[in-house]
Amino acid sequence: MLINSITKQYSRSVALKELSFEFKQGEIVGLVGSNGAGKSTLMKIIAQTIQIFNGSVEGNSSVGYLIEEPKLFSDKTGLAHLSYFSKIYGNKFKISEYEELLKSLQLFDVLDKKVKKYSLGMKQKLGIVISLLNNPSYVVLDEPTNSMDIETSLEVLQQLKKMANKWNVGVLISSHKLEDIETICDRILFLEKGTILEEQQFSNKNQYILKLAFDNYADLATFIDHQELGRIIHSSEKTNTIKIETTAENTEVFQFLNQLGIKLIDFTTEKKTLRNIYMNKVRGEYHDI
Ligand SMILES: Nc1ncnc2c1ncn2[C@@H]1O[C@H](COP(=O)(O)OP(=O)(O)OP(=O)(O)O)[C@@H](O)[C@H]1O
Repeated sequence: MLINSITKQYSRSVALKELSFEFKQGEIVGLVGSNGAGKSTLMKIIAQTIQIFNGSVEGNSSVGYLIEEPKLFSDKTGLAHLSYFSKIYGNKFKISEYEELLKSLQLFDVLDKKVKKYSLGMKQKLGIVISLLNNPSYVVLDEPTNSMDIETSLEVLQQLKKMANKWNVGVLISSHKLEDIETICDRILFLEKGTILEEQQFSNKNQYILKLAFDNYADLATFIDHQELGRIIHSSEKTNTIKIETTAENTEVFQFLNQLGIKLIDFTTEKKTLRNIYMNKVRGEYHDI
């Protein structure tokens, strides 16, 4: 799917500004950003529930979605919902196709219960299954786990990832729970004020953010000239410090410093997590050294 220079203006505010990106079937893309960053607006445009905007979206003819609260009928059972929404899509609901998913989400045994007896988390899970009913090529899920406890949301997301791989569905998912997003996403987009501020890819290898403090500027300069440990995020000639993003383990870093004959006066390392990248990017804390 190609999202091509989208701008969305509401009467009082610009929600999206010339935003572009591409995502593929089978890929899981996370969307994070503060309140009002434009996440829901972007998802509604992809799901075609907002149709007036500038720019274009290509390849979004088959999109399932769960945006805001799932629209459910309290007096109908879970199964009645699945049949009803399948019918809307022109299909007959075949429970055998969804049995594995429903069981893994712990919904299978409560399908004959009325939805008013469901917890909020169960309603969200049912909403996720409904979004997948039409065999879509893509689904967009706006905070699908916000009513779930930590354990449930991790379980649900793992199942979603499994289904996305099995059915080759592209998933765009937003959440304020950064740990959730980090667990399942191949790629994460940071949205702020209607534009993509940063894109992060999470590899299977551990990544670290190193902060090194040198005794003098000459040592810092030598290090910068020779280092191939990773990407320099920030360096300061005032404090003789540097921040680097790397996959190198500490022992490797120390070996390298030994080879250069440089001694540090301070060294800290933290694992690169979505939370610290988000804090760094959105709050500008990369520049706190
Ligand atoms: N129907 C609307 N009418 C007018 N302005 C709107 C409307 N929907 C959203 N906005 C504005 O557009 C901007 C983006 O809102 P949006 O809901 O897309 O952000 P969001 O990232 O999903 O936020 P949240 O995390 O709070 O759900 C905000 O400034 C919001 O006030």
